[in-house]
This record gives sequence, structure tokens and C-alpha cells, in this order.
Amino acid sequence: MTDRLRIIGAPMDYGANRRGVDMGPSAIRYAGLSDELEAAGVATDDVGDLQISRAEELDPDDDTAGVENAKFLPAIEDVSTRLADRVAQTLADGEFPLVVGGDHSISIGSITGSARDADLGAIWFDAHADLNTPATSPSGNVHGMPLGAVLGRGVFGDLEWAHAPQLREESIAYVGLRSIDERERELVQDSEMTAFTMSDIDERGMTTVVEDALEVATDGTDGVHVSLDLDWIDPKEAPGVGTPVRGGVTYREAHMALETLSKHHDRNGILRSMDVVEVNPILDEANETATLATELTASVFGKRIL
Ligand SMILES: NC(=[NH2+])NCCC[C@H](N)C(=O)O
Ligand SMILES: [Mn+2]
Ligand SMILES: [Mn+2]
Repeated sequence: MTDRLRIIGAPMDYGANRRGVDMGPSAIRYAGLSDELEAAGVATDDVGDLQISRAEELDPDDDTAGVENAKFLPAIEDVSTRLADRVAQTLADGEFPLVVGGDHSISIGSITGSARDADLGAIWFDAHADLNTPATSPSGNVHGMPLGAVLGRGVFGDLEWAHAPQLREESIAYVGLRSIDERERELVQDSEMTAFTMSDIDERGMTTVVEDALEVATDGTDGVHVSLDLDWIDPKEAPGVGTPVRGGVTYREAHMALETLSKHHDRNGILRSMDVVEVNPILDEANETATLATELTASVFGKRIL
């Protein structure tokens, strides 16, 4: 990893069914993201937001791509391809892409961009598995499908923009799962991915789990993508998310997890790209969730108590 970080805002809310997550990038910037990172010793370069039309101007059921039960898919394709180009360009320029969302469907763009020139591993900090495809999704919301997309599952296998063949299932680790749809459960069980649930964290402790996740994501890869969905954290501490699930990670566990990443990437330079998603300021309390997103990101890049 380089010491220069490029912040790319992706204010997209097409993938979720609660509007407002498009304000996530502003809320996270107001919470002091650049300052926190600079204080942690990382030079940052904020290149602003991708231009994204408001969802109200579009038809969610537009199926010009010939895919049903995937709301706003043509618009998501447009954003994903532009985001992927930005991420790939950032890496080509020797900087670290930090993508700030937006709902979790932005990971399609960040991952396809990051995997363009490298074999990629991924760590998915999330309450949800996000492994649906249009055929299995109970909601048609694409933020429940980004891993299904980049793995080229179902109809996504035919959509070149969505698929990242250089990310293999066996290099993906989930951390903190606790809400999986009926049909998704089998998908996770039958996959080659490693799934650490909340029970694993309870039993084995966060540090051990994250170290194991790092092992999975670094083995045989050139770098790791970190995806941080704020609903990973307990809704008491992170209320500003569209799909909260009780029984989540505590404030301290969250910091410990991300500091563990930091400890290792300082040594080995293994982190390649990151996205921070699902902060919805409309549902938040006094920007608490955006502030937490900011602090946790700073933890990844070396912020310490002492
Ligand atoms: N990134 C998220 N918050 N995903 C929530 C997904 C919820 C549910 N599994 C669905 O497919 O609709
Ligand atoms: Mn998610
Ligand atoms: Mn989630």
C-alpha cells in the first residue's frame, strides 16, 4: 500500500430501498474524514463525488438490460463502470482508493476496478452476505447482491461490467454475519468462501477471527479489498443504516478489528482498496454513524490511542 490515499465519493442509493444513503459521502466528509486520516499520518486527496442522477429521475423497473428483479440495474451499470475506471486509475497512479458510499452496490465498481490488474482477496465486514442474484433476491435490491455480481453468479455471469474473475471465492472472508436470507443460506454454505458469523466472534474473539480472515484473503492474492458495511455494527452504535440488525459488533470490537488489519498491512502492504458503505444520514442520530465510519477508517490507516 502507498501512503497516499484518494477519497472517491460514490453517492449512489439505487441499490437500497430506503432513500438517503446517497448523502453518506457528505456526512462522512462532515465528520472529518480527511482530517482524521491526515492526523493518522496519511496524505489524502479528495477527488469529490461521481456524478450520479437522483433515483427519483429514473424508473426502478427499467429492464433494458433484460434482467428482472434487480432495481435500477442499468443505472447501477453506468455508475459501476465509471467507478471501476476511477479505482483502476487511482491504483495506476500509485494511490490507495478509498470509496465512500452510497449503498453496498457500489462495491461492484470498487471491486471490478481493483481486480482489473491483480488477483484480489476480500474481507466483507457486514451483517449480511450480499450474495443474492436477481433469481434469489427477496427484495430486488442490488445492495443485497454485490458479491453475487462480482463472482459472476446467475445472470451476472453474462454481464461483463459486473464480474471480477480475478476475485476467487476461496479468497473471500465474511466477518460478522447475522442476517442471511432463506435461499442465500445455501449459497453461502455451498460456496468456497469462509464465513465468520457473530457466533464465531463471540466464541473466538474478534482479533483471532480477523487474523484468520486476513489469512484467507491474502493467501495466493496480490492484495485485499476491505468492504465495511456500517450495519455490521450494532444499531445502538450505528443507527444510521437502512437495514439494521440487532446483535452486532460493539464499538470496541469494531476498532479492534480494523486496528488488526492496520497492524498487518503496515508490515506487508497487503491492503489494496476499501469501501465504506450504507451510512444513511436521514436515519442517523446527530451524524453518529458517519462519525463512527470516519473513526474506523482512520483505524485502518494507523490511528491509535497512544
Ligand atoms: N448491503 C446491505 N445492507 N444488504 C442488505 C441485504 C438485505 C437482503 N439480504 C436483501 O437481499 O435484500
Ligand atoms: Mn452489505
Ligand atoms: Mn449489511
